[in-house]
Amino acid sequence: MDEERSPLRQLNEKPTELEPAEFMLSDCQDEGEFRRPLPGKEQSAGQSSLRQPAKKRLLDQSDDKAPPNKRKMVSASVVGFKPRPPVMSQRPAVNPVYKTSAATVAGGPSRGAMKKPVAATSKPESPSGVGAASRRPGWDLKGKMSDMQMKVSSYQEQVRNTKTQNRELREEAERARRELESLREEHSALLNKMSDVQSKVTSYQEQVQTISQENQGLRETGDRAQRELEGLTLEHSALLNKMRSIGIVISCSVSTLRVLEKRNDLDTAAVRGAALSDIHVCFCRAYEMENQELSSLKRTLEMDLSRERALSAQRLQEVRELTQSNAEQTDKLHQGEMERRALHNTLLELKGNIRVFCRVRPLLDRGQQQSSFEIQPQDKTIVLVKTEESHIGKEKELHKYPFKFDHVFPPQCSQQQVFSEISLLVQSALDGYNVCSFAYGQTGSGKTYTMEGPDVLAGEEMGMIPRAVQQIFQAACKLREQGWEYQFTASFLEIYNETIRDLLVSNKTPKKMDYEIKRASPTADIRVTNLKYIPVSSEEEVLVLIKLAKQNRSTARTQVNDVSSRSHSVFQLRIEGKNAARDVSCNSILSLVDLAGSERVQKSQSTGDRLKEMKSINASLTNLGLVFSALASKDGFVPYRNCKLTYLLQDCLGGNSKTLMFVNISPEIESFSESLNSLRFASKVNECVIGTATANRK
Ligand SMILES: Nc1ncnc2c1ncn2[C@@H]1O[C@H](COP(=O)(O)OP(=O)(O)OP(=O)(O)O)[C@@H](O)[C@H]1O
Repeated sequence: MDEERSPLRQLNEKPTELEPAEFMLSDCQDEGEFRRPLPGKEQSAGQSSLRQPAKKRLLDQSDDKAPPNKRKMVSASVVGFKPRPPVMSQRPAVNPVYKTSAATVAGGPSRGAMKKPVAATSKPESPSGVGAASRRPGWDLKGKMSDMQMKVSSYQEQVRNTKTQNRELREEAERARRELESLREEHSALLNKMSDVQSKVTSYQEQVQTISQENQGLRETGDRAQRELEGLTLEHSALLNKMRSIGIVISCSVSTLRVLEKRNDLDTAAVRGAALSDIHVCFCRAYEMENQELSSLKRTLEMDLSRERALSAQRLQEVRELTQSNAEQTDKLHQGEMERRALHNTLLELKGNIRVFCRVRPLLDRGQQQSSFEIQPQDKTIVLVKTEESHIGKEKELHKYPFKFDHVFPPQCSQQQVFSEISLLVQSALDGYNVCSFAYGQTGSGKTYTMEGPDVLAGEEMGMIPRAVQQIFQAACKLREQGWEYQFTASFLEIYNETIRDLLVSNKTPKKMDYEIKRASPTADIRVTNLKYIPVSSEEEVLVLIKLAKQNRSTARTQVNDVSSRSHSVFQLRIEGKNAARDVSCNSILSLVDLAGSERVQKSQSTGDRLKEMKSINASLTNLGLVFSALASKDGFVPYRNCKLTYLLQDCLGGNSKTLMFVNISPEIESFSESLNSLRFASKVNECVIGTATANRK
């Protein structure tokens, strides 16, 4: 476009270039006008000088008297360059004739044809003999005459030259004017052409737009036609099928006709033709009916479609409403869950944050004599009864030792019945509270049976640990629907003779490890260095670990119990819950402890290593009692550090936890005094009020 415009611009610019030339040419014209009289002037001057020798003479005479400047003027007028005064005042361009001519040369270098500087710039040469004329004596009139004639002829020559030049300039000016005119015409033609081109471009653009719109319309029409074609193709194929079936009917009819023909029932061709014509009419009717059916089917389909569309819009609206209601319900559910947690906690607090359950084992050997005790599960009481000789030794006295706990389970109670009473506590662990459950009792009283069960994976007899794990994973799965995500880490250790052993490390490759109970920071939970903390994500994974721990647990033959656990085993499940949508999180530790059997040294008749084991066990159990006493009496100092067991469990035995103690009782008569001791210990623990637990929530 710029390229197209550039010549136009040139054309626009040309006149400005031409202006000076135009001005110059007009000057030349004027010049011509000015010049025209010039030869005449000169001629007249010449003539006057020719005609007035007498006057010249007078002037020559007065020359001597005039001042020097006047003399100069006179001499100038002699050579004929001085114009007549009136002409000077009106036309100051006798001299400008030369100046303008000189300017013409300077101003029009491109117009070589206009250059005629010789005549314009060269001053008229003084005719030869002028100098001689001044030397001529006054009387030499003939000589002077001849000088004058020479001068006149020279001037005439000059006039001729000037005329020629003037004519040439005029021609040049005419040519330039014509050129200018043609350029102007060209310019205006180009402008017209430009505007034509522009209007054409605009019209092309409009055409392109119209065509593209038409194209779009055609495309849509094409699509519509394509769809219609597809519909028609389908209809066509349906009609073809119909035709085929009708054809079959016709062929059947024809063959029937043939049969009839054979039977001579139809004698003439006319009758045959009529029959065929009937068939044709039938066919047409059938076709018409089919067509009508198809049309009504189409109408029905269209109605169905619009109904479906309306239904779909309605469904969409319902989905929107349901989504909104779902969000509201989720909110309510979350609020409900938080309320449930609060109520659950209140309930447990009302029951007491440290609770004691008593469980009496059934008699293992029916031949053994059972000690006398009365159990009232409703009253949550157990009364040990013993007939003893009176102090004076005359008559036997009946001694009753009543104990009241949070629950008393008689021997026939199943594992499930026991667990149903602790499941609330397990739920608390998921809600962010530290929970600790431990079994206390003499050797063989059923602690391990209660906590683990005879076989970890035995359905009905599964102990509290696998059941708690099962409940936790099931509850975590349900809470996932409310946006809770849980992470679990399991650890299993035993404290044997005040030494920690990792039960999740196979005993076959014993490796001496230093296990130290530590709190990494004042706000961190208590952990054991070098102990295996294994992330678990399912109940099955945990059961495998419990089984491994069971195998690894130290067992030793004692006189009281064939397979007696001589160590405290501590299973811990660390629970971290997060509800990212609600920006809530909680963490807690579920500790399930199977304590080593308590027994009196004298009765067990242990010696050597067994005696050492027993002393260690009893020391730690005594310390456990001391911790509870300190907690019950709200002492500022609680002696957690006295033994590894209490030091390890300090987070689960303090104010910020929920504690459950099983006191297991052996029913045999010979276990009476041990049972009494255990019940007394448990009774003391039951008296403890360890304050209000707070959830570890953020
Ligand atoms: N409630 C019960 N029902 C049936 N059998 C039981 C019950 N409680 C315990 N037993 C059985 O009693 C025996 C001893 O139980 P268990 O080993 O659990 O005692 P313990 O207190 O753990 O002994 P230790 O302190 O020596 O480890 C086991 O054979 C166990 O199966």
